[in-house]
Amino acid sequence: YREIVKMPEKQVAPVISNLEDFANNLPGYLISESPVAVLLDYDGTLAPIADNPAKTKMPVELEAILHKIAKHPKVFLAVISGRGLKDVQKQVNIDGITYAGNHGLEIEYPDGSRHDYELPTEIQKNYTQMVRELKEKVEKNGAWVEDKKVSLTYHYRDTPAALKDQQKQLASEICTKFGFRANQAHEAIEAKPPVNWNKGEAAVYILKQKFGDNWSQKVSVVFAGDDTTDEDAMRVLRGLGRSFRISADAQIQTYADFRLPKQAVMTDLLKWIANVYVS
Ligand SMILES: O=P(O)(O)OC[C@H]1O[C@H](O[C@H]2O[C@H](CO)[C@@H](O)[C@H](O)[C@H]2O)[C@H](O)[C@@H](O)[C@@H]1O
Repeated sequence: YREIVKMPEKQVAPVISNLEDFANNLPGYLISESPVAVLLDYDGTLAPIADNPAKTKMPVELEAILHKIAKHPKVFLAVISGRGLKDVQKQVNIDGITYAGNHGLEIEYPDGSRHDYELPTEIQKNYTQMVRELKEKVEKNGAWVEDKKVSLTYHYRDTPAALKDQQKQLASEICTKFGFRANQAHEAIEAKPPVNWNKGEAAVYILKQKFGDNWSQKVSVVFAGDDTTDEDAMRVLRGLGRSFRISADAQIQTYADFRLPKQAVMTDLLKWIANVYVS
C-alpha cells in the first residue's frame, strides 16, 4: 500500500502581539529542562528593514537578550540569512553560534568548520553571466546588484516609481533566463540557484548535525522570519517545531504557526525564551 504523506498547506495564521500571547498560545512548549533550538532570520527579523543593507541595526534590547540566551547551555542559536555568510556574521557579531548565509548555501559552525553546498559548474557559469547582464542592463536609476557569489539580490528601492516595475520585470526575466529562481523580497529580487537547497533544507541539516536524525524528539524548535525565502523553513518545520512569520498583512498566507504583526514583537519572542531558560 502507498502511504499518503500530507503536505502542509499555507494558512492565515493566528497573531501573537505581545509577551503574554507567547505563553498563552504555546503553554509548555518550552521547558527549562529540555533544550531549544532557536533559528532566526536576520533582515526584517533580528533587525528592522533599513533603506540600505549596510544600515541595519538590531534594537538594543533585542540584542542584549539575544546575547544572553546565546550563552545558555540549553539554547542552541543559529542565524539563517539570505546575506553572504561573512556579512551576516559581521551584523550579528555573536561568537559561539551557528551561521548560515546565502539562504543556507554556506554554513559555519562555532568551531569554524563549514558546510558549503557545491553548485554544479554549469550553474556557477550561469551565475557569472547573470551578474554581468544584470549590471549591464538594469543596474541604473538607483538600482543595484548585491553579488554574493552564489546568490544575488537586485535592490530597486531607490528607483523612481515610474521606472521600478519595468526594471524589476526585466531583472526577473534575466534571472530566470539563466535558470535562477527569482523571489520577491523587500524592494528587491532574490535570485537563488535552481538546486534543492534552501533555508528549510539548511535548517534541517543544522538540526541533524547538532541533535541527530531524531532531532524533533529531542529539541523544541523556534523559527522566525519575515520573507518569502523563510517560508521554506516554516514549511519543513510544520508540526515539528513552531514558526513565526513577521508580517503586517493580517491575511498573509504562510506555513508558519503564528504571525507576528511587526518586527518589534521579536523582542517579546526572545523574552519568552529568556524567561524560561535564563531567569
Ligand atoms: O534572509 P535575510 O537575513 O532576511 O536577508 C534577506 C536579504 O536582506 C537584505 O536585503 C533586505 O534588507 C535590507 C536591509 O534592511 C533592505 O535594504 C532590502 O530592501 C531588503 O531586501 C540583504 O541585502 C540581502 O542580501 C538578503 O538576501
